[in-house]
Order: sequence, then structure tokens, then C-alpha cells
Amino acid sequence: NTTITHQYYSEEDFIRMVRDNITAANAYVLPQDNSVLIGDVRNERCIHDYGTFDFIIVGGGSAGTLLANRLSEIADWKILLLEAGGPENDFSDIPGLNAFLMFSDMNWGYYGKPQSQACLGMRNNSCVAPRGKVLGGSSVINAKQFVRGNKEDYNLWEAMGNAGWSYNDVLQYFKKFENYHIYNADPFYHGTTGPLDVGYTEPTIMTEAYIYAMRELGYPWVDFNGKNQIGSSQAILTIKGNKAATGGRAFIDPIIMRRPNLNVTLNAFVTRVLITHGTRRANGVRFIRNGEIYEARASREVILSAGAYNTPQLLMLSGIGPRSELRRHNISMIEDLPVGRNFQDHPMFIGLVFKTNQSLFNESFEDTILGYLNSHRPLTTSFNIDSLGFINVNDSKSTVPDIEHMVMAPPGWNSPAIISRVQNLNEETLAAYFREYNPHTDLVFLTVLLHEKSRGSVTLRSNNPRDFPIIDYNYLTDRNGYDIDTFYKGIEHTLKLLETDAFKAINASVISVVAGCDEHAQFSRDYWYCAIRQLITTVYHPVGTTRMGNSRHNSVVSNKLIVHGMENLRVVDAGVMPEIPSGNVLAATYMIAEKISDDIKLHYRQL
Ligand SMILES: Cc1cc2nc3c(=O)[nH]c(=O)nc-3n(C[C@H](O)[C@H](O)[C@H](O)COP(=O)(O)OP(=O)(O)OC[C@H]3O[C@@H](n4cnc5c(N)ncnc54)[C@H](O)[C@@H]3O)c2cc1C
Repeated sequence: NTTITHQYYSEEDFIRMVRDNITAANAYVLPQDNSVLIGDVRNERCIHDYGTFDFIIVGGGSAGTLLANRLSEIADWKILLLEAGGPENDFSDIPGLNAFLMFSDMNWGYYGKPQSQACLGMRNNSCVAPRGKVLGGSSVINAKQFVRGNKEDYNLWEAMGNAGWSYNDVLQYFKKFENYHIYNADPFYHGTTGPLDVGYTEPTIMTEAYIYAMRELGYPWVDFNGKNQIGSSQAILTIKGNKAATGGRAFIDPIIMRRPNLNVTLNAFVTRVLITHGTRRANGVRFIRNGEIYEARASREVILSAGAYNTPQLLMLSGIGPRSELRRHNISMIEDLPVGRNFQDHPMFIGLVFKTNQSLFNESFEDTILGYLNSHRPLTTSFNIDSLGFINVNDSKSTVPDIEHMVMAPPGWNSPAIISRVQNLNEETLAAYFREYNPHTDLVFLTVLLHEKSRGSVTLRSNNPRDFPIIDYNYLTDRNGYDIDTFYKGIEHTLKLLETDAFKAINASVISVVAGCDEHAQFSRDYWYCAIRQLITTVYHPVGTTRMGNSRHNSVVSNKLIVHGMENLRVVDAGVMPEIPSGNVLAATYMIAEKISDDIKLHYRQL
């Protein structure tokens, strides 16, 4: 492990920098719309020409940064990467402080539409919906967990009619971008020469307890990104030394930035795709930067990598979307496509907490920061996520999991202020959570539903890019109740850990952290069903809103990710996934960008 940060700062200065950023985050008020990005446009009629490029990539997030790197390898191609946010910094490099980035200019600031069946413990029944607005996008503010999902996820994509997306096809692209530092990793499954560093952080006594307890229940230790996924492991992270390995840091490092054919323009808010009237060609984009309007032209392609919320918004603002939605907002239609439908996420239950007799990480603020500078926990992982497990609670023989455990070791949600803001908890729930929960000793079992049957949507609030899109998670609304039943089975399964010797050794016992369920006997089936509706939130994995498929009735892009009916407009981001993978979705997003880079090079005979 190399400690890169030391060379820029004295330890005192570094601690001060961290403290200042935390103070700023605590005082930060999230925006209600995009007014700040639009600013005070001085002259709406004065449109500056930003030049012509072969490819324009909208969104320098996870997919966009990888794509910009790979396409600019072709020296003859001019690439423009437009990103609404600014650069990363030394504070955003600290994996364990990502919660504070959610309260900074690096987050768009969205909240989900109030829910009727879930998010009931949140203010206004509304779950948060953070998204990165910074070079590197959501990979900067995210929790750094690196999970590929299951082989069968990609075989399913292909079986749904998407030729070229089976696991055998995509494995080479997962390997290409990664530099995997996991001991005994099978080279058949892993790359060690890619730009993105992936590795372990230090284990704790809790890692051992969990892995041994899972073993007692019959679940082996696995490299869940390798041959088999079912089982448990200490967390695997996008991390380089002590620092976050983000899309920005990995793919647009200073050397790539110096390529003369790559223009990375930050603080550029794209407001529409320009489509030549009467044709099916996207010829460029319009954007706002520092109060001025610009247009850039693309001689080959416009590629939208603005993420699963903003890409559908941009498509609809540009005339591509469901007829009814465009009509409602007076937008002239170019293509009638189901943009914003098929929204899938991984809902997560945050109400399963085990008291233990162990205590971790009680150092002072200063010592915690110094620990980070020397690559020590807890700040080398987000929310101190310690270990992960993948199980199938509906079919114990299946090799595809339906539940994921993310185990937060103490100090997890280390203060009421953090969980209250990060999860938008209402006052009663916050009080109930901290009635018994002790951040210094207790384990939080984040329980993630991997294949929800409910479907949400992303729609427009208006035809003005100033307004945020409407994000409707629509959690727990599936007709047969599969989603809530599977959550309940997941909880029952997790409670079995309490019967293992490994968990008895840490004196683990379940505690109640939920409000609004007092009419049910504590820990009864009805209690848990009630608790699930109170304390379901997002694990921040929106996909599917610009779904890949071959029918324009239920999908938006082809298997080459070209928008149906258009000639040179692609979407390359998490939104194209036709079905959500069995795990945190960043790795699959990078894989998609890596594969499409090759497809584009092949198409233009550059490979
Ligand atoms: C808090 C949080 C925690 C998460 N934790 C994990 C995790 O631990 N592991 C995991 O695998 N996944 C995690 N995820 C999910 C994962 O990070 C995202 O799914 C993934 O980064 C999405 O990549 P993307 O390229 O589709 O979008 P993004 O990375 O969000 O990139 C979109 C980019 O486009 C820019 N943009 C958008 N609109 C415009 C516009 N109009 N003009 C110009 N630029 C624009 C944005 O600013 C952004 O930089 C998490 C996400 C969040 C928010």
C-alpha cells in the first residue's frame, strides 16, 4: 500500500482540510433544481460554437470516463467529454467520508417521489436518490464495493435477445479494465493490468466472525467475482493504496488528460441533443457553461453517459421518449420509445442490527485521519462496510443469489446526524434507531434484494432542464408480494447467524431500531413486514431506464446501444441494463463501456 497523500500535505494541514470539508458538508443545503448549473444566462440568443468533434460524450461519470479513455486511444479521433460537475479532490479521495460528498456540489441532490408501500420511516416518505456530479460521477461518491454480479445475469441479457452479451462474451471486458489485487484470484476470471485498482482493505474481528458464521451455515468463503458467487468474503473495493479508485482517477489520469485529441470540459451542463430536422441524426449538443450557451458538433456520434436518471431526462427533453410523456410537456416528438420505464434498483433494508460485545475504532478524529494516511481502517472503506455475502433464500440449490448482505462493522452509521441525513430518516425513526443501537459495538446487516419484481419510472417534471426529473422507485408494489416475502426470508436467514458459535462468541443479539411497528409482537413475522416497509431505502443502483433490447416497444437501445430509430446516437451507462445484475452495479457499468468502446472501434475499422 502506498500512501500518496503525504507528499502534498503536512499531517496537520491534512486534518484541517478534512475538518473544513466536513464542516462545509454539515452546513450544505442540497439544491432543489438545476438553477446553479444554468446560472444567469446573459444572452439566450448568443450561442457560441464549441467546435466539431468525432465523438461527443455527455457525462464524465463512471461509463463516460472509461469511454473517453478508450476512444481517445485512436489518435485520429477528436473526443469531447462534457461533464456538469467539477474535479475530484483530496477529500473525495477518502473512501470513508463519501457520506459527506452527498452533501456537497458533487451530488445532484435528487430525492425519490414519496412512496406508499416503502420508505415510510423517511421524511415525507421519500427515499434519497444521490448521484455523482463530478468527474468520475457516482463512482466518486459511491461506497466502493466491487461486485460483478453473476454469470447467469449476462446469459440472461443475451437470452433476452441481446446478442454478444453472454458471460462468455463479456468476461474479457470485465478483465480488461481491472487490476485485481485479491490473493489467489483465478487468472481465468481476473485481469491484473487494467487501469482500475481493486483490492481488499484490512479485515477486522467482525470479518472473521461473519465469515466463520456463514461457513457454519454452509456458505463457503468465495471470491464472489470469480467462478462462484454464493458465499461470503471480506469486502472487495475499488481502492488504490488508501485512496478511492474512481472512474476519474483511473481512466482520466493526468497522462490521459494530456492526449491532444481529448478535450475534457468540466462544469458543462448539457441541456439537449441537437437532431437535424427531418432526419434521424444527432449532430451535436447544446450546453451551458459559466452563464454562456455553447453548441458542439459531432461528425460521427453523440454518446449519452449521463446515468440512469439524467440520460432519460435528456433524451425526453430532446424529443425521444414515450409519446404521452412528451405530449404532456409540449415537446415535439422525434421517436416514441419507452424511455424512463423499466426502472429497477436494489432496495435495501437498513433495520437489521446485532448488538455485540466487541468494540472497534474508538480513536479520536485526528487519529482516525492519521490512520487513513497510513492505509488503516475505518476510512479506507465506506460506512465501514466489512464483508459481503450472497445467498438464495428462495432456492437453496440456485447458483444465483437473491439476497446480498453488506455487513457494516462498527462504527457504521457513526452518529444520528449521519444516518438522519444520508437516509432522510424522520424524527420518530431516528429516535427509535438510536434507542438501543451503539455505533461502537453493533453490526448493521444491510440486506439487499437483488432481483426486485416491482418496476419504477423516471419521468419529466417539465420541459425545462432547470427542473429535476421525477424518480419513482415504486418499491414493494409487485402483485404477488415476491419482493417483501424475499426480504422477510432474507431477514430470517440472517437471524440464523445468531445460532452459530462464531456469533455466540461475540455475544450477538438482535435489537429493534424501527418506529411505527409497536402494534406487532417484537421480531414476529408481522413486525418484520412492518419494519421492511418503514426501513427500505435505495442502495443507489438505478438501471434499466434506457433498456437494451431488440423491440422498440419495451426497449430504448439496440445491443450496440444505439437508440432505436436513430443513426448515430448511443447510450452508454447503467441505464441500458435490461435486468439488474446480482450485485452492486458499478463493475457491470464499466464492463458495458469497455465492450462498447471495442464495438465502436470495430464499426469504424479501428480495431
Ligand atoms: C451513494 C452511492 C453509493 C453507491 N455505492 C456503490 C457501490 O458500493 N458499488 C457499486 O458497484 N455501485 C455503487 N453505486 C452505484 C454506482 O456508483 C453507479 O451505478 C455507477 O457509478 C453509474 O455509472 P454511470 O456511468 O451510469 O453514471 P454516473 O457515474 O452517475 O455518471 C453520470 C455522469 O454524467 C454527468 N451528467 C449527468 N447529466 C449531465 C448533463 N446534463 N450534462 C453534463 N453532464 C451530466 C454526471 O454529473 C455524472 O458525472 C453507488 C451509487 C451511489 C450514488
